[in-house]
Amino acid sequence: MNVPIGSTVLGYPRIGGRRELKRAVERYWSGRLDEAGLYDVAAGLRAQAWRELSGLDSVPSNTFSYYDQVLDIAVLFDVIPARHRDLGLNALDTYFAMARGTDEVTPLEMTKWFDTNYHYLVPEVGPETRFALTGDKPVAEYREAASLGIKTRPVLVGPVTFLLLAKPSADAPAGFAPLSLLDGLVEQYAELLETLRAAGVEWVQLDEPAFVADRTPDELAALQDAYYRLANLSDRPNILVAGYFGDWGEALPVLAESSVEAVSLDLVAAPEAIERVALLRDKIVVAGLVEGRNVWRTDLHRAAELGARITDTGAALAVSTSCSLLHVPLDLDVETDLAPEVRSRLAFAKQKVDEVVRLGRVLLGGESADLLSGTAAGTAPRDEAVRARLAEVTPEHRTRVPYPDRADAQESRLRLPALATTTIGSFPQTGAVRQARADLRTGAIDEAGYEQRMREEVERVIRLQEEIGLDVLVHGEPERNDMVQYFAERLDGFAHTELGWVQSYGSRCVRPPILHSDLSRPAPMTVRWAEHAQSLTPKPVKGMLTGPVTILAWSFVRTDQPLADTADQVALALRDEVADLEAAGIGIIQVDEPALRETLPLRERDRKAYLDWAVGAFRLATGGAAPWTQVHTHLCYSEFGDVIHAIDGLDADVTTIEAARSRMEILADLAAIGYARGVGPGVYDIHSPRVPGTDEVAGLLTEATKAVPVTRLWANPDCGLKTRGYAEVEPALRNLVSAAIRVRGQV
Ligand SMILES: Nc1nc2c(c(=O)[nH]1)N[C@@H](CNc1ccc(C(=O)N[C@@H](CCC(=O)N[C@@H](CCC(=O)N[C@@H](CCC(=O)O)C(=O)O)C(=O)O)C(=O)O)cc1)CN2
Ligand code: MET
Ligand SMILES: [Zn+2]
Repeated sequence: MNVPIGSTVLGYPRIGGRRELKRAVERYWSGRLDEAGLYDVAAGLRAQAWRELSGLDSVPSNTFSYYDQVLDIAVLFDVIPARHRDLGLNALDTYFAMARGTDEVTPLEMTKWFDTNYHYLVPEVGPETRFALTGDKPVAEYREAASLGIKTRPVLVGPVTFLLLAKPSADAPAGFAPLSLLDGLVEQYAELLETLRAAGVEWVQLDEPAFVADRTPDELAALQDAYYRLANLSDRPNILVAGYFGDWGEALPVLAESSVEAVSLDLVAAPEAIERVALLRDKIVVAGLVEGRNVWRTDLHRAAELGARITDTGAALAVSTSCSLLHVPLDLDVETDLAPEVRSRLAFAKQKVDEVVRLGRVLLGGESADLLSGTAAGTAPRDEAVRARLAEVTPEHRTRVPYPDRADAQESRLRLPALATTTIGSFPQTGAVRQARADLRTGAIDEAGYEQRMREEVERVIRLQEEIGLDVLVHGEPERNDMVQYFAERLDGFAHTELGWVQSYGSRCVRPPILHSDLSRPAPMTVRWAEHAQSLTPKPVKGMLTGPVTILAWSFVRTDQPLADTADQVALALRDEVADLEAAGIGIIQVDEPALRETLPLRERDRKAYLDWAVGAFRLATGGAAPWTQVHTHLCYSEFGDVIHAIDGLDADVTTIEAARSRMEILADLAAIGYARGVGPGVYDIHSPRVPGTDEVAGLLTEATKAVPVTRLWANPDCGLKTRGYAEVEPALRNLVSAAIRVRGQV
């Protein structure tokens, strides 16, 4: 352990300041750029990133990815499902086939990376899987950086986390556990470490974030085993094991007893980790002092104090971010529209690198603490009216009349058929719609012209739904750039970026708004769209709102007060919107909470408190609705088991939920806990371009009628249609309506 780490970051954005990677990859997919052209763009982005990081003592590499870093590991070790391998494509196209599927084959499943809004691809493994180091990406990128004169530290998802994130392949026997393959995988990681060492690598970083969640004794034993073996290799680089998004818990003593040279601690998510730092006294402690997943400037004096406490235990200190900077925008300096008092509180990836460098110079280089001055995070201004209103909130505000009474009132008002058909809200965001928004930004059209185009689009979508024969219509959300950003742009307390893009998955990015102070709604946000849509049709049109939990989950949020309080502020703004929609004659209002499951704390012990405030905020948003207003909610991204009681607790009249891929299992789960209100299990998987046939949808609906009485059952897609094209959506919705009519006739 003769080589220190010094100052570093655990990872860095890779899409480029103007989403160059997105554009290049999408051009490659559409045949407008060849492989060599794509490679050039990628190499340029990597070189740029290394230059931006070159002030650090230890510069990470292999943090670049054409799509996803978990997929990269799968391909590196040849974990390629037969259906993708058998396409006979070249390496790059096989990689993209795994990521996106092709006309013939389905992609790997995609799911959330821990509690973030980043998505990774889920590797598929089975008893037949043979790991083989067939790729050389980490070695090649190390050499590429070296040729630019920059010595780097390759970063890889570690073997145990890789297997814990993998799922058994479709033909694996029941009960097969991916972790049973650890031996073979560790052998290949060992070979990789030796290859890296031979190439001159001094440090590697192996990410094991799976261990900041609750783990079984067997899983902890697997961690111990893997790092015992890797650390005992005779000729290898030094190993940094990185964990982030929380505390290592029981994994910390395991890592402490291993012979790895360095361990990272996320001291932002888990400041209490400092209490156990003495366990690591014979290692380098890579202290995550600068927050990697939020946008606030670091209080560098406080960070320096924490750093000093680590040095006091005798451990060797390195200074770092709490996690990869993948989750924040690249550069604050390119933003021109931020209010100075907000800007002065912010730091994006580049600025965070600078914070780490300065902390390193003071804590490790012995320079004067003057370097840290003028960097306090600043505080949020208060809006006393908002606070006073929140102080008056009572449990009654979160409680509607009992469901049976509401159900009667809604039935006499809405007169819907059994097995009513509806959609989740968005219709395809066509090129023309996005172009109109771009034209508005550049001034090519004015506000009135834009408004007119959107009203025409709403009318088109309403006519289409009428013609298809859906029962409850939507306006289609054409005016929304994003279901969270749209609302944030209409609420006081949020700031917005022009280029603050963050990768969500593959080439898809989001620009999370920044919630910097108390929040209020200066004017109605959605009412005129709902009103316009309803004026066009006698059928009921659903109003469409995004719920408080999701608005916070997909924004950067203030950290100076409990999230529960911030959520209630959002809820009050939405409550007013619900009232305004009702006053405009809207009889059904949907409040989407797709992120309810996503932000579930990684550790069981924190979950109840989270679910309590999350459910409470939703109920505050919707609790003012009249009994005869039907409140819907929508949840997606599967794995609802952990939050099933919370779903019931939302007390929505109708819950539409992703289910097409899990064959309706969610219905039995809901029935088992006594959920007795309306439910719409998704019967059309909108994540795939496939058009489901009438028989298939009717089959799913018939299955659903076994768990839920047909009067409480709805027929709808899994999620919004914004990412799909009309060529698929139209026939799919027609089949959905035919199937519902058929099943109505059979029960
Ligand atoms: N915030 C958020 N998180 C979410 C989801 C979500 O819907 N929102 N859904 C889940 C899946 N994640 C997703 C994340 C992004 C996208 C997505 O499609 N993003 C778009 C950008 C969406 C957007 O902001 N659109 C803007 C800006 C569009 C744009 O790029 N405009 C062009 C010009 C117009 C054009 O040619 O398209 C430009 O600026 O250069 C708009 O419509 O106004 C993309 O990467 O392409 C989809 C799903 C989970 N997390
Ligand atoms: C990710 S959930 C999406 C819900 C939203 N109403 C839509 O249809 O797009
Ligand atoms: Zn959804």
